[in-house]
Amino acid sequence: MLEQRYRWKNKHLREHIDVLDGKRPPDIMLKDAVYLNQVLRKWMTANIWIYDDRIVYVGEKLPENLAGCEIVDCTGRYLVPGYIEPHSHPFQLYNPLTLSRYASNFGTTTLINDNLVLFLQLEKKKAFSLLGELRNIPATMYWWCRFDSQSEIQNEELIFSHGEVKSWLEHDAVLQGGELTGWPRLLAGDDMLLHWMQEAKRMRKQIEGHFPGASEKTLAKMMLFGADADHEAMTGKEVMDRLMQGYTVSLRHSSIRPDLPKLLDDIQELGIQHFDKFLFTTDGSPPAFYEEGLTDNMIRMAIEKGIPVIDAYNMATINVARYYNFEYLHGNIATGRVANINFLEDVKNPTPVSVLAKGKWVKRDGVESKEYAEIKWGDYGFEPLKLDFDIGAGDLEFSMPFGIEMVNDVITKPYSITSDVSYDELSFGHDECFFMMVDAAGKWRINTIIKGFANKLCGFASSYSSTGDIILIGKRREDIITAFKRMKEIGGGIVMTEHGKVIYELPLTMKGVMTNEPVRKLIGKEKELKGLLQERGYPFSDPVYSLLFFSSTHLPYIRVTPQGMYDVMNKTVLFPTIMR
Ligand SMILES: Nc1ncnc2[nH]cnc12
Repeated sequence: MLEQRYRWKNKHLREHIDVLDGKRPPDIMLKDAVYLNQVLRKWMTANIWIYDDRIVYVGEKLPENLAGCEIVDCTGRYLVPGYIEPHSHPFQLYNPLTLSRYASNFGTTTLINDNLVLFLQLEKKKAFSLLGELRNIPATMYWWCRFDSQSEIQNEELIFSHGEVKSWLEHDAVLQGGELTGWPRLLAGDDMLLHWMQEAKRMRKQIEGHFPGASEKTLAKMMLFGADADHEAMTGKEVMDRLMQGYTVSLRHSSIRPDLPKLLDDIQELGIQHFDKFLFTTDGSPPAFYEEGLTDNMIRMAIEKGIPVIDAYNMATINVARYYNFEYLHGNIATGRVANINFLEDVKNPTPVSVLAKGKWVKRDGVESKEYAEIKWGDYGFEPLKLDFDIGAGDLEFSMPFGIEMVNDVITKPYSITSDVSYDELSFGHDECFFMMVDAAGKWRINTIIKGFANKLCGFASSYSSTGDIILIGKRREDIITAFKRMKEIGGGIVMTEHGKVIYELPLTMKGVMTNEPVRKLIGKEKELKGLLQERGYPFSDPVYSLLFFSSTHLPYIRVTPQGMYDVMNKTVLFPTIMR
């Protein structure tokens, strides 16, 4: 159990010394291991001793005391440090535990995680004890501290109060502030936001940007305010702009922005040959995007695109560790580091055959181990949703003059509603559907029409959204009500209905936003959801992100938020929510 403040207690440190003195055996000895030494930038051979969760020696020596030590013959294997995901959103249907378990299997054994869902859904005490429990799993979990909700929620200033943000920032497991989705507020003079950034810097923590499409001048201003990195570059030029303004750049490959191949081509065309300021991120992609792997896949793409092999590994390991100032713990194989080691069959195949995480085998010769404990999510407040209200015909009134039109998976713009939406059922001949967002506590609702989401979708309900409120969509009022009812019965989740029948359901029993089902199982469920929606006219590829971002004001142009319909560019509520 790792409950103490220091990474290792004095007692543990003395035990580590005892191993070197032969007074204790190591637990594992990796014999004649060919490993990546990133300081010397070469593959070297050494014996690596592991005691408990730590590498206690790397070199030519053999332990004097081998009683009960597991000696691993490393012939034919290449050892690299466990990969680090520097920008994870661990709540895209999966939860932090199921994601980390799945990721570890692909060699990503350290994740730096968004706290948004914990911040919005849990009281601080529960959230912090969850962070404590997550220290005991084989993967290493660090966190960020958001400064805004990336929506227009009610009482935001009470939720993101100075006291709350400060205690998150001060938490030992929190390594950075951000991501800065609220940066326009900073430019507009928000000194509270600036104060939190200053506090983060005072604590030697990093600030992650969120600057899609930002001009050189904006990037420069944000750097002056204190931002350190950004993961939003979509072209080589944007990468270069960030480097020139002093940023560390996370190259992103995610479901909505699968940009890595292009970014790698572009940066090489621009003549960039030094990669120390680059990291990789999959930016919280939904389960199916991870079917073939996570960070390992990004390393593979980099190697295939001609990035020097060692640099490709460095971008997923030591570069991240240096950026977050934890090189003494992670991102390299050396004495004193946490024993996170990936065993490869071939240096050009980054997907490991075996994985050690905190000195435990989470994968051995291709087989996933059972090392992961369960978490009693209910103890932390992640229980099934208990909605104590119903939706009736009276809720489904649609009189707004404008609706939201989908431009792509996540961007929406306003449009004038011209069709007659007073019928119980809308025609399948067009792509407009009823759309309602209702407060999870049932107090308010906002009704409009959505264009471009689907043309044959009868009823759909989702408690999965970025604010935890309920989204209802469909052509048939009755089917929308049925979908809501079923979603309520299963304790939250995503439900699709057709002419009175439930044709799809995904229970999300952790407050309606996450499930404890393994990621592998979720991949199938997500594909099924996408397939059913596409058969009903959904023209895009990422329904999970469409749902998540309907209320997210860090994206243009019109969003449906708990304050009402929101015009992002003009920062105004166009139409307030209606009390029920
Ligand atoms: N800003 C964000 N919030 C939540 N999930 C995300 N995935 C990618 N960006 C995200």
